[in-house]
Amino acid sequence: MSAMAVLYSVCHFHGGWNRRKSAPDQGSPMASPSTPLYPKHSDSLHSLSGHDHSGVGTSDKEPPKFKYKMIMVHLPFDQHSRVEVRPGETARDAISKLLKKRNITPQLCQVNTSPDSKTEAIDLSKTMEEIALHLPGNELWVHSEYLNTVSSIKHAIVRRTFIPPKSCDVCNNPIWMMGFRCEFCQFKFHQRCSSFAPLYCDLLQSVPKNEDLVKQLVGIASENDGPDRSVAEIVLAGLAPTYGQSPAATPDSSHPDLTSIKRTGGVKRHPLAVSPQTETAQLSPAGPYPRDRSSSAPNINAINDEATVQHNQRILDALEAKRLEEESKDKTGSLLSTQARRPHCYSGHILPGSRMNRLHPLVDCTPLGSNSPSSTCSSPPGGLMGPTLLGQSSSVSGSTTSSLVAAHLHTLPLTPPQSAPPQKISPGFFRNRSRSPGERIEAQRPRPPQKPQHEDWEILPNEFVIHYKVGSGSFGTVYRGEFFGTVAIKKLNVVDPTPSQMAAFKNEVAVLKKTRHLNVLLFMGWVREPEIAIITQWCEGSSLYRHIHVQEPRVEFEMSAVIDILKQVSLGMNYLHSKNIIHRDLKTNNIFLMDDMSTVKIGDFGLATVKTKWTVNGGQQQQQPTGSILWMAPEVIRMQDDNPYTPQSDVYSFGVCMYEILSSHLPYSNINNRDQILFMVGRGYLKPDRSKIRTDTPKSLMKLYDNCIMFDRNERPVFGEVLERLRDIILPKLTRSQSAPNVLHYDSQYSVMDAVMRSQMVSSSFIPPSTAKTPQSAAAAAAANKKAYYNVYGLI
Ligand SMILES: Nc1ncnc2c1ncn2[C@@H]1O[C@H](COP(=O)(O)OP(=O)(O)OP(=O)(O)O)[C@@H](O)[C@H]1O
Ligand SMILES: [Zn+2]
Ligand SMILES: [Zn+2]
Repeated sequence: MSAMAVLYSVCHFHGGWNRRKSAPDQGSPMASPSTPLYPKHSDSLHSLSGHDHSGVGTSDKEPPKFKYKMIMVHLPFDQHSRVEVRPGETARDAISKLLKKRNITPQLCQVNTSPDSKTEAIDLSKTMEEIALHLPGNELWVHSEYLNTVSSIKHAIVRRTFIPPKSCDVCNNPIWMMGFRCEFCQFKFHQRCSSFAPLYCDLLQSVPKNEDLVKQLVGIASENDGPDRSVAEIVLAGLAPTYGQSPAATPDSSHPDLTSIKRTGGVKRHPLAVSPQTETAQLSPAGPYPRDRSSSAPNINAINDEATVQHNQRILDALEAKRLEEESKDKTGSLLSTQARRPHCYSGHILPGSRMNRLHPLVDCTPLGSNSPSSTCSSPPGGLMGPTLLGQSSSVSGSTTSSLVAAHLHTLPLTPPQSAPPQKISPGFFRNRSRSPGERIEAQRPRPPQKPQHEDWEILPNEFVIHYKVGSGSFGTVYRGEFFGTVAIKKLNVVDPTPSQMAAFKNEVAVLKKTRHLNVLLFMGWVREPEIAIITQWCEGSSLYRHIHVQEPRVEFEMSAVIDILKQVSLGMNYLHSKNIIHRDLKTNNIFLMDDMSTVKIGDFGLATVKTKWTVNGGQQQQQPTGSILWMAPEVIRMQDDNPYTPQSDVYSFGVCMYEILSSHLPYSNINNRDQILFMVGRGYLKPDRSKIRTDTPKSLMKLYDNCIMFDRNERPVFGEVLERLRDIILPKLTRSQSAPNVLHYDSQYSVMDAVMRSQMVSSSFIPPSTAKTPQSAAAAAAANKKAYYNVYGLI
């Protein structure tokens, strides 16, 4: 049974978790004596009774009218407990207490009399006594496919001490003491890096292929509110282009609820809700969600409301970029100072003392440093467990609902749907809160205008600001500007694109927007007017080109730093190729060193349309190689094929970047005739001058370089292999210090900074101050070391 079906079936019930036991059973199906309230599952129940600790044996001492004193309750995630059959207590109250103790949000669950979640759920407004009387065994099962789904795409982060230290999967620096790790996907990171950790577990990768999971997510997104819904929506948003483009995904009016999502911007609010005080169930018996709908295929497109999806995504990206910017400004790396600038509740950070477990991986919104596990931004203290909050809307009290995405969405300053207190909508048999008058007004207030002219990832002219020009290249001019933080705006050299060019361009944008990798510049959107432009994350810091060829004094990287940079480039390129994106213009100008040079970002990728087809002349596509000639593969120079750009042509360009960084020279610097270079390289007569390559280059690295710039593209490695070979170079070469025996463990992408520091330590030029004989020589050694260190960064 899909989560959707579960949710729809639970919607059928009136008795929500928060309805009091006195609420009338207006035709609740479970209340109907004509339908078997409790299907017979005696076999299965009895077969499970071996696990039963129901206390039947003690029932003799209880008043005889209660057949069971205790009922075994099987909970999600293989937990179980017993619930006492207290006179007058509703099943809702009794079971929700159990759930809340385990940080499980009752609203996300249904209770069945069998382990099979497809059997009809029990009516929770009944008392436990009534339930017990009709129960064939003394067991109940709490099911929640919802929880299974959501928790399966979220990390299960636990705090850990890494001994020996492991490198952080975000910043690559070692985690010396405390860090965090996802129990599922093993992603590990510093506390300070937590906001850069991927939002989801690897399972997310399989979502597009898993129709059931997609259905479940659609169900979650359409039936609930709060962060879990946000998680579902954002996951779906990521899938949206694939589904949205499918002809099968056209809106279907037979799914009124889903089409209403479409109309209202993909953020579905429950039409009726009850405040905790008013307690009136207002759903019609049929509910707003016809049950038969559950058998229909989900209409994915309904969730793919362009405006909302883009809106959420843009905000996430903007926030991400903003954080990157903050981090880069924050040279001290102090969590506290970074945090202090963030609005309250803005945090995906994992907090000291936060209660984290599989069900509750991250506590949302807890102010930094708070050790209170239940401290949340929108719940009163203790709200997590407080009886008055039973089933209340607070998403943060929905303890399974924390996520980085949610944390981001909470912080949206000007977007009422997200910044309003999250409203957890009961999926049905759990309570439906009615709105207070104030809430009603809020609910009736129109959503922020959905701009119809907004296309997929389009940013309107009034949404960003251009500050100043940074430079220009062959495809356009780059400006520094503002779009939810500092961004780079690249205006493309194109006038009046034809509709087909526009369509091709938009297709490429659809690909770009899916790129998310630490070593790939974050794409944030595109602009149509007044000129076509691309907006990306801003890179503070210089390009590799500037570091090698422009800055004075000239930087010579330590070999370990060189390898680290090459590895990061390969990681990013391997990722792009895995997404079928050919860079077409890989060169050191498009490789940025950020965050004190510890992170490499590849920019200016993709956009084949811009890079070739828009250089149209009188309707004829110019068959001219694009990109910069020094980095062009011979086959690209020759342009004999229709499309000479392949992953291997990128590998060639990478080889030239290797040359630059290993020789500190541009290739063919002795030839100043462009056409001669094109001619000779295109025919394989000319290669960069190998003698300029530094002498400390390991042989295996030299070999790798040679392979990358092979004339025959079939003889070049792919980036996966490049990466392997780079890893092979580094691991046996570096001396490990006693104190950090395993720093280079984990496929080791340690940072440039770390690598430089380390190689300084082992290089002969480094004089350990402690071994210096006199205080003067110690000071001199320290000064020399400092100089050597800063020299590496070109800081002095
Ligand atoms: N995201 C960014 N953040 C900061 N600076 C950037 C960013 N993107 C580009 N730049 C800078 O803007 C300038 C122009 O970049 P642009 O990409 O247009 O030219 P290019 O890369 O030199 O050449 P081409 O586009 O022909 O490959 C360069 O100095 C580049 O370093
Ligand atoms: Zn880190
Ligand atoms: Zn994970």
